[in-house]
Amino acid sequence: MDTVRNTCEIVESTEELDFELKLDDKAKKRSVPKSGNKYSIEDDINRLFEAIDVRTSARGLEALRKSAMKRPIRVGSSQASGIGISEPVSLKQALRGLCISQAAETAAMKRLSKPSSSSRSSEAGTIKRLYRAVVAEASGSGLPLNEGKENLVEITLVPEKIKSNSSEKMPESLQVPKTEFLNQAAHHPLDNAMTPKVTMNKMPSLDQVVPLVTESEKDIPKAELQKLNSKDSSSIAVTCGEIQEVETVAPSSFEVPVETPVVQKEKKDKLHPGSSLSTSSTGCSVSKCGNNSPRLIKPVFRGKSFIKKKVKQDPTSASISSTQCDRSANNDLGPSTSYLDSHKRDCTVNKNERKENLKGSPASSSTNTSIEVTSSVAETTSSSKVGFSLHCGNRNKAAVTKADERSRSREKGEFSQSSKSSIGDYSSSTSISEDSTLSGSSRGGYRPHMSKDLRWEAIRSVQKQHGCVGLRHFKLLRKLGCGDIGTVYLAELTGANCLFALKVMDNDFLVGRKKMPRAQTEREIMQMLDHPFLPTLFAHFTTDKFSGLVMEYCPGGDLHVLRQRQPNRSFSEQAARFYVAEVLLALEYLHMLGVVYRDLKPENILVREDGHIMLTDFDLSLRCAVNPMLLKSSSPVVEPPKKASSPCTESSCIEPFCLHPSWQVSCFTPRLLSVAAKSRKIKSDLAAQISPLPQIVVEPTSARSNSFVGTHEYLAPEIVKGEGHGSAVDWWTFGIFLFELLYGRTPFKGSGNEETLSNVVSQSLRFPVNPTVSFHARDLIRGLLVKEPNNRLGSVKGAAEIKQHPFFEGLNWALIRCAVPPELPKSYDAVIGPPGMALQKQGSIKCEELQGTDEHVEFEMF
Ligand SMILES: Nc1ncnc2c1ncn2[C@@H]1O[C@H](COP(=O)(O)OP(=O)(O)OP(=O)(O)O)[C@@H](O)[C@H]1O
Repeated sequence: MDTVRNTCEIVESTEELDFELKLDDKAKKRSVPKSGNKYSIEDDINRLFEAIDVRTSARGLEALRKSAMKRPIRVGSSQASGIGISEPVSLKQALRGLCISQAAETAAMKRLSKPSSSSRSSEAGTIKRLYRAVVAEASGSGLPLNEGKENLVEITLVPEKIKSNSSEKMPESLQVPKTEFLNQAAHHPLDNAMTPKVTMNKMPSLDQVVPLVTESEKDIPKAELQKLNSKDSSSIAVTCGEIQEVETVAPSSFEVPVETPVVQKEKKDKLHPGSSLSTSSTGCSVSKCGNNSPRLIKPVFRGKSFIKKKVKQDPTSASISSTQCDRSANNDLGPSTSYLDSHKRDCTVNKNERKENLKGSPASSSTNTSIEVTSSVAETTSSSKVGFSLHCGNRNKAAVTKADERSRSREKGEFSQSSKSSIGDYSSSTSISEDSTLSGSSRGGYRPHMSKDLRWEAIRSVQKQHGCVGLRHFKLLRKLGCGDIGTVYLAELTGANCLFALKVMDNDFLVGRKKMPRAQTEREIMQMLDHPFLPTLFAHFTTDKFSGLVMEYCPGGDLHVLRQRQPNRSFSEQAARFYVAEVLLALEYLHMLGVVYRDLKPENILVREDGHIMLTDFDLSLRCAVNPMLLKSSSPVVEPPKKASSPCTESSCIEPFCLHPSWQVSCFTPRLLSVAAKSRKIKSDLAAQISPLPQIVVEPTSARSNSFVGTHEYLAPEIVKGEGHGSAVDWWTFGIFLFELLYGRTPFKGSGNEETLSNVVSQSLRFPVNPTVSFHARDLIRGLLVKEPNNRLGSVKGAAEIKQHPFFEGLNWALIRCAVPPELPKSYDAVIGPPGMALQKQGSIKCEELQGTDEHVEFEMF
């Protein structure tokens, strides 16, 4: 998504790793010994308090416990007219209001139920049991469910059982009339998804953890493996997400690594197939360097590398890759490196072309460009000798100087000052164990929200037919774009009439540039994802020469381009609210998975065919441990009953468009209530306000990294200062993002990167006079762009805090995917077609040169 990429190399700190280890220890200490399979509710609750951080006194705990056991569930936020429930409602409705989604729980589970971490499993189980207990109590109590924002049990994510993936639900048009949605809503799969029974049944229980690939491999006879190998020797290791659904997939359809030294090594290391290439480099660079500060190594001008015939591999870090590459003479499906190199130059030109195309618009200069920062112990020494200076002129000078060292080095040879640049590192691979990688892989195919998608069927059928999915199964239609680590093509699965975005990466290039860990991070994260606003990874493969990610294709371009097509090059407040809300849900989900995104910018947000968004690009993300925390509201606020300014403000919005029976009940039924019912309701309302239910936060608030990662105009001050950062950086970037959508520019942009960084650290936030933006929007931005991360909105409770800001008042978070997205401008020439299906107008795309066959595949790289 970036037009110009820039690279420089710094050493990744091991702080993240240390943190991970500490957390593991902590988690172990907190782990609850198993005492049998049956638990009473009280036991569960007790175990919960033993197992989870509870920020409350012992007395408070008791109150909480009682509250959880006896109190009716209070639902919704009083701020959000669409969510609160003030009248007796069904349990189903209550759960809707609670916004406890399967996806949220699954996200937590995914992080918590690693086979290697019994303590985490124990925590997750305890939370689940608590949830069940609370639900059971609530449903059994017969008490009305009340509203009040202080008594949420809040894991706010989108239910994963939703079948109404945007691409499935709204293929026809972006502008389906409301009434149609209302009709749909009546039978919306969400209805089922949100019923407690289904929700819990669909939760992958901890003892039903899907077998790991390595496990399943054990069950496959060696002869079968060899047979599969001989079927397609070009595909060394291909893994489709569904493979891990071992029970349901016939052995012949398994994507299994062939018995090469590479794979053996992978198995030994319990790495997922496909990760082999990165194992070596990760293995070296991820080793504990004992260096906790980011240091500039040396700037690398990518252009230089383009003229190299072949990238020399690092002998210390690429032994595995070397093994694979040796085999490439026989198995090479792709063009020679020199061929690719020439195309890499082409692509660089293309990137610049794109930038040129955008010139002439004020926003054009803000095209964001990623900077890569890789880590290497060997290079640290030389780089640390480089001296820099920066004119900051304040107490932050030193910090900014540090950052600007990197900036300047990048500016020298890597990118123009006007570009917004991302800075990458190896951090992701430092903070997660191989075991957890396997855990993520093992669940790669469990994607309920996409499970009925035709593309899965198509991929599965190729698998069945050929034993694996590889490059040769795709017809490359056109290039969608070049990134720092690979080139993305629009590709059609041969004979399937299904479109995918196929990211192809040159292994030699990745190894030579020490970008393999980034590629690995991206793949590992994508394997975990199952969310409507995040891309689905259908398959990935690794040949001797190339690695590939078979992703969901997103035809609508990115938000950066879309913004420039808007009048005044900025979005209306309503449109901005929609986009940032969807991004917020995606970030929330990522955080629950223990992923700090770190590279939020409009360029990384693609627009789907139905107008909803897809957040992409995870190679700069940080993976870390995340511990669910049970928070007790420190000071229960007893709010006077709100006066409804309109009938809707106190309603429980459990349907997409608010106009539903419960709204009417909410507004008019009280008159019909009996005196007893009224007094019962008042009592329960009051009690709920006095001793609110706990709030569960699954936010990696303790994650730390010292890496210099991000995009200049989006960098958080703590990153610029090199003080170490955590998940709060995503909330900073979220603020910049909202600012840019509304004002058409970022708030701290200077004439160059140095000035930008200096502004980020020291300049106070100022809002342009034009366009006019509401107080709430500005207030939210102000809360997010707090320089001190600990005081930043979202730093404590993550997305849950942000969602409650008045800017989002009235927004139905649970059903935003069913809302009508902002209208795309008429001139917006995104290629729209039915979800995942080949385009009708394909004939007009001149991509003959990209076609691949078994014998020869030609395509452009970088
Ligand atoms: N799933 C997708 N559907 C449609 N287009 C995509 C998809 N993924 C990527 N693209 C396009 O391909 C381009 C390159 O994407 P890619 O992720 O490789 O690079 P990037 O976003 O620039 O980030 P990085 O350099 O950090 O990898 C993007 O700019 C985007 O326009």
